[in-house]
Amino acid sequence: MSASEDIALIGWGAISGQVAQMLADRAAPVRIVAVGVRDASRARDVPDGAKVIDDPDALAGTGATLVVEAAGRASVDPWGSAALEMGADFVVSSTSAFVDDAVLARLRGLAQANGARILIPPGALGGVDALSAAARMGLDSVTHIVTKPAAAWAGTAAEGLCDLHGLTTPCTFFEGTARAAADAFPQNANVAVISSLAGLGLDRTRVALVADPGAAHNTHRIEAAGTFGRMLVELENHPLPGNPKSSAMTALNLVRLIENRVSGLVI
Ligand SMILES: NC(=O)C1=CN([C@@H]2O[C@H](COP(=O)(O)OP(=O)(O)OC[C@H]3O[C@@H](n4cnc5c(N)ncnc54)[C@H](OP(=O)(O)O)[C@@H]3O)[C@@H](O)[C@H]2O)C=CC1
Ligand SMILES: O=C([O-])CC(=O)C(=O)O
Repeated sequence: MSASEDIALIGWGAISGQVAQMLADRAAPVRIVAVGVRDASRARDVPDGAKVIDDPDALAGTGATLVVEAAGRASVDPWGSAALEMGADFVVSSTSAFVDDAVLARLRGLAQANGARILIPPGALGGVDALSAAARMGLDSVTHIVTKPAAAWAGTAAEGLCDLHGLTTPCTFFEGTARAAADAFPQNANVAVISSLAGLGLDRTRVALVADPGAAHNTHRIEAAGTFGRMLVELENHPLPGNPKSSAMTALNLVRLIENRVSGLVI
């Protein structure tokens, strides 16, 4: 356990903003020493004392001991490499990057070589602890259904698969593997990689994606069966005000992870 933690947040959008606000409100013993973005000249209202950087190589000069990504799929490889190479633990939100097995393998190699760790929080999910524990005794099936309001799928490939704006009933526009779901919907289905890595893997976890014109929440329903027994977890998440695609739970799970790093009681 560290008495305090120096954090670099990668991405300065809905999730990072919420995380920074909550850490400040809760007076967590952490400092946000850097914010990593694509274009430093456009970053506004970053936390006091945080350096704005737009080059992963600049991470080394920030002194960050924990690098927390909430930016997007393309950010994971470059920022993750830089973080792990300097021996900082790297927390990944855009887990869709791991549909490419080579990216995960390379980052794992860097983590091992530098005595650092890749940390995958539950993101918008709950029950990942039970799924991961159950997998140790063998799982037979895992199904993950993601249902979001139709508007949350705007600007994604779902637009070509159902009439998002004219829907009157729920439309299941994708059914397939977790790998295919996260690959095609990297802003909305990172969670499919999390339930897969905890459970049956990217090619045996079945995923359905649903646009529901009547929904007010981002809903995640995970059903799993195996030697342990059977589980069913369902969350109805409020979306973040800054991004209807992202559940507030994603930020909450990051705050939990960060606070657990500096607490004598981990829960
Ligand atoms: N694990 C999970 O359960 C979930 C994961 N996510 C992931 O988290 C990501 C962030 O979500 P959210 O905060 O809602 O999104 P936002 O769109 O609100 O914010 C994303 C931020 O990241 C920045 N960004 C994008 N690409 C890069 C990059 N390559 N390098 C540095 N910064 C970058 C954007 O900057 P700009 O565009 O201005 O350059 C923006 O500031 C999502 O894209 C998704 O991948 C989201 C929800 C749940
Ligand atoms: O926030 C959510 O509910 C899930 C999400 O966007 C993702 O997994 O990318």
